[in-house]
Amino acid sequence: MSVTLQDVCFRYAGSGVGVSAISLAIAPGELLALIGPSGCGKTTVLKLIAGFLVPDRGRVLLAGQDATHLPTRARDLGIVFQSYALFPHMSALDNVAYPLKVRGLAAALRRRRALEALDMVGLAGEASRRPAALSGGQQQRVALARALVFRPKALLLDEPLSALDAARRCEMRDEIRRLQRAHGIAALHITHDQEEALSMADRVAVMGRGRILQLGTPTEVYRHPANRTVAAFVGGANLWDGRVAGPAAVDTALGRVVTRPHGFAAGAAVAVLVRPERFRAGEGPDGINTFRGTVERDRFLGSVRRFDLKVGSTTLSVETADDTPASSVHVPPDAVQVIVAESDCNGG
Ligand SMILES: Nc1ncnc2c1ncn2[C@@H]1O[C@H](COP(=O)(O)OP(=O)(O)OP(=O)(O)O)[C@@H](O)[C@H]1O
Repeated sequence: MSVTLQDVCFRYAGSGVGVSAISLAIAPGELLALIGPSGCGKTTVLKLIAGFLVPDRGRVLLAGQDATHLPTRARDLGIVFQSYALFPHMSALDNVAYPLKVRGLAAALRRRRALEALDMVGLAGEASRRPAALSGGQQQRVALARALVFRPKALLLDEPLSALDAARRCEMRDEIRRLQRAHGIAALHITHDQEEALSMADRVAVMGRGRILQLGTPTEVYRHPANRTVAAFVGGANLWDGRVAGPAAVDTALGRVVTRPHGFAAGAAVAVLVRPERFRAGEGPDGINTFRGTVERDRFLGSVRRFDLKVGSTTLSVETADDTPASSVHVPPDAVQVIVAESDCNGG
């Protein structure tokens, strides 16, 4: 089932805060990650899809049908929140079987389906345990099984993996993707973890101040951010203000930077973006885009080395695979993007 929002606006009564002009469509089997600074409206969007909130304007469509005023229970959505909200007095099995009970299925069928769902998340052996006797990760798995047991038409996930350690998180990401793809379930996934969003999602929507600032594939959003706010929010970013000096050149506080061809008019105020991993140690050919400075905050992170290079009053954030930090670095022109100077909605 597809999930569509058409120009949805919502304001919390008396606060003036909410979301506006939200349009998005999630296809069956697709996972859309929703990211953005705290308070930008991600959970509000989820609640509008779930039917916990009703839009002031615009429409919510489920499988192409207008569901704007449909009650939550009639929407058939699997929802997993950060707090798993399991019933503490019930076993894992009864927790998972609960949505089937609400839907009036016979006891034997409920039990069979709930066991299948627990098996699906690798917890068939823990069916009789109560939540208190399960680890945080196991509880999240039970919550996921409970959200999937009634074969929901769409899955809404609000920080469902936040309580897990790194290894379990990776496992669960794969698990969610596998289940949701295999069953053709449209999924909305809210996360604070950008790596999780970029690695899991088919597409990513970046929100700021109640609006969608950009919606695209992970590569598009990372490589071609629509504006400075998105660039700064998604991944590490070196951003410098500048003025266009030519079709592939921008003057900045660090001097003239040669860029990929950018299409902005001469003299336009722009921002220059260089991702930390695009720097190379040493001087560039003919000294182009070469920056010399003092190494600060050098950290070895296993697969990469991350350090700051203080160049005049600007600090560059650099990531390399080298064994030692470099006091001079360069960036190839094709790794330098030019983007709109300012966004009209700066974060949340
Ligand atoms: N019930 C409410 N009444 C009034 N304002 C609210 C209510 N719930 C949320 N808000 C406000 O609406 C805005 C969006 O909140 P929302 O929970 O959607 O943000 P979020 O992006 O999910 O944040 P976080 O990442 O911190 O969970 C915030 O400014 C928040 O303070």
